[in-house]
Amino acid sequence: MNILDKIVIDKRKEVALKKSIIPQSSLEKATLFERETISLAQALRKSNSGIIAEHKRRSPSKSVINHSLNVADVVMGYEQAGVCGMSVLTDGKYFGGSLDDLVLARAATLLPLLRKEFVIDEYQLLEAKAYGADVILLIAAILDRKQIELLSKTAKSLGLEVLLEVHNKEELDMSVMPSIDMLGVNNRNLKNFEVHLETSQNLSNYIPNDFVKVSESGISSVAAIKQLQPYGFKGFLIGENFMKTENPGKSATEFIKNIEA
Ligand SMILES: O=P(O)(O)OC[C@@H](O)[C@@H](O)c1c[nH]c2ccccc12
Repeated sequence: MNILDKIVIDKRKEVALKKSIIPQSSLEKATLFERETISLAQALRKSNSGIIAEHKRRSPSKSVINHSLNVADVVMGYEQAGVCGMSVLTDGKYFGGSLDDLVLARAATLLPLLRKEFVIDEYQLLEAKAYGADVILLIAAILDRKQIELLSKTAKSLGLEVLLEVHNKEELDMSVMPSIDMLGVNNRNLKNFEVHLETSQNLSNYIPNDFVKVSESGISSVAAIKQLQPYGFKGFLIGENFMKTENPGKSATEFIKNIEA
């Protein structure tokens, strides 16, 4: 069994348990549930740098990245750096994140926030809304077309944007549909953690132009951004490269300055 299979098995148990503790009707009563969301897709279309900076404490591939930072500080640092939006990992077991991280991030910024999660159930979309997200991630590798359709339509009905993540042409072909806003190519294979930036380049041609193209993972230099931009990528999701430093906001500031230079 690969790591992604394990994560999904654990996630199913987690969601079942959470449903029994906090019913959907309670999530719908949350103050943030009524909030107007902010568009990440629009921010990316308008930007020259297109950075989506991630809050990521650890990962199954790298173990500890940074355990000593405060979410609000990271988020405020990223905002000052001029990022277009942020991604907050909410998976606990494998990434050390939580929905508390998301709501703390929400309290610290008005920029678009992506709930980075292994979404397999509509309940997680209601959670995303209740805890202040603007965007949700759907990972094609763990869903079929019907599920992507159902989840993306539900997300849209809640006012959430959808970033659909693919890693190969089969996943891309089965998941392109109008209820998706942004198409992300994950340069990391979540089944074996190999990272190749060429994955983005190779798939870019097959992504219809109506979707904002996002390249995800393994981006650690401005040169990589410059390499990907000619292929139509407007968004770049960066976690470890910023989070491994003592001051992620400062690292992001330098990085963005160099893209725009
Ligand atoms: O830390 P990196 O290599 O910059 O990657 C960030 C982000 O792309 C990565 O965390 C990610 C992309 N898709 C995911 C799906 C689940 C968990 C994590 C991810």
